[in-house]
Amino acid sequence: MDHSSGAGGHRPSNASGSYDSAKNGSSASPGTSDRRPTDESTPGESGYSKRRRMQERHQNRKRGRTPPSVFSRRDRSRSPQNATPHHDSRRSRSPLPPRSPPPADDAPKQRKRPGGGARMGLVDRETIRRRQEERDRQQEEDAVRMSRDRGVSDVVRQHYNAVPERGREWRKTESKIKGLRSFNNWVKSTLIQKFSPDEDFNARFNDTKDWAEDSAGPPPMDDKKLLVLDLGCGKGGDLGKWQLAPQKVDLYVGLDPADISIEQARDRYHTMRSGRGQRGRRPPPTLFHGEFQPKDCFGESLGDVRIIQQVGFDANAGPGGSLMAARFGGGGFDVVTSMFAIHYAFESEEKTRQMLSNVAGCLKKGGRFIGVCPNSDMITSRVSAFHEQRKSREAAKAPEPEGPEDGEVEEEERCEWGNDIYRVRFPGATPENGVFRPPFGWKYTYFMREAVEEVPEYVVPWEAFRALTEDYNLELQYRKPFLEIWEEEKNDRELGPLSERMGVRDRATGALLMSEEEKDAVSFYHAFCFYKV
Ligand SMILES: C[S@@+](CC[C@H](N)C(=O)[O-])C[C@H]1O[C@@H](n2cnc3c(N)ncnc32)[C@H](O)[C@@H]1O
Repeated sequence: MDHSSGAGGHRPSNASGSYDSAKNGSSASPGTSDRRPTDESTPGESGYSKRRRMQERHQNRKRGRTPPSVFSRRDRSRSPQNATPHHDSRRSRSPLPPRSPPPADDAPKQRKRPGGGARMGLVDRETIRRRQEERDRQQEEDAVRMSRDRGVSDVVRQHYNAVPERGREWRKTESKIKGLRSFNNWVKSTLIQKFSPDEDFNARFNDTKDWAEDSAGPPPMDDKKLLVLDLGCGKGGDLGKWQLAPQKVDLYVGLDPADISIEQARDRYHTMRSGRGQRGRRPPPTLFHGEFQPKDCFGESLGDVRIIQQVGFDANAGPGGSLMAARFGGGGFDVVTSMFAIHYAFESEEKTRQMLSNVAGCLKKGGRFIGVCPNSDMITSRVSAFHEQRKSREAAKAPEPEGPEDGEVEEEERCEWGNDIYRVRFPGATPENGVFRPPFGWKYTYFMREAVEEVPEYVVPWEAFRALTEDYNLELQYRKPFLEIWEEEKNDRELGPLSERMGVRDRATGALLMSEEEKDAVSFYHAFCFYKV
């Protein structure tokens, strides 16, 4: 595997300075979809209707109005191009200072009586020595864990950096998995169409809100645009989908640790902006402002990313955060999205929590966290079926009279499944009942033809994940396996025709344009939407 391009193409990381420099756009590149093969374009999703879709969006939700975000405290009618956020003295960078860490076990304790400390010192020399040993051991463990984690992250980053950008035409015509690519893209578009608009936008569309109390009536539709953050944006494959979001996007921030992918995303953005590569189409008159930066979004806080500070970040989001911060604070983004990426966070509880505190810290109240990832129900049923079959095979086998011969090691069977286009392989033991406890660190490798070379990823045990999200004030609104989304939305007035334009369904026959193998591969995934409450 050639990973040299991963190291060779480094550019200094750059938040692109700021919105100001962003005026004329930022960085972008002709994109490609990354690994879960998708395709950049979402042809011609136009306009915005969809009563049923809208109703589902905010089902049974009666929330108060979303308090203005830090960004929106400024004049939201101004485009970011006109904003000068980092000179805005009205806004602190985050609502509250970060919580101070809990006192370390070995922090100096206050002496109760003069001389008491000295006596303790004499008496507890052995205890001190033991503590020191314990600290040394802990440090060593941390160092081993960190280098192991970094090892996996590097493999993932290098893999994505090395995925070639083959171009849209190739993906649409030559690819052996073009049906799957189109389908994945359609699911992502569907999620964006259904859940990116905010409550006011939906209320206006459905005409369900009583605006009579507001003397000024609803703000003009164009004034309220979305601020979107994409965690694991890859090569920018979703930029076109965001351009077609029902509620217009003001700012799109794309982060990903794969620096080469980020350069390609930036190029793609500039190509869109300039109108090049639009096949005769003119450049979009109102393309949002885009910012792209290499960043590990699960191993590190996003609080040091300048554009995120400018929009607003709550460093206290999560367990133990103050009620005041939860009620009035919060981040400034309307939508945080993470497509085909959160499974990398499930390497450890620490990373999963870091991912969630980044999501919650960036979202304003009422904001949406949308994404797609492998469906653990699917994994659980495959794993438990594997163990059932293994046990019946073993029971059927006649017992060997004299066990294995000297030096002979019985190879343990490992759980794996897949077909010609994808494969999931667990390198280690798996739980017999398919229930992953504790819920972190269940590594498997994933292979996808033309797209992913046996990259390590981690099970996202759904119920454990959902339980954890509650600590971060994220409330589940929607979760659906990919093929169910198709069944539910294929006849939708907008998403149905969109599927034909995207090459997901045959216009003449109405057939889904995927082989059985592709269908099997996409059934591995589900989509979700959480609300920040
Ligand atoms: C399958 S690709 C998906 C790219 C894009 N979201 C899409 O749907 O086309 C997975 C992406 O997750 C990114 N990723 C892996 N670890 C990450 C991390 N710690 N933080 C953010 N992104 C990460 C990879 O670099 C890769 O670009």
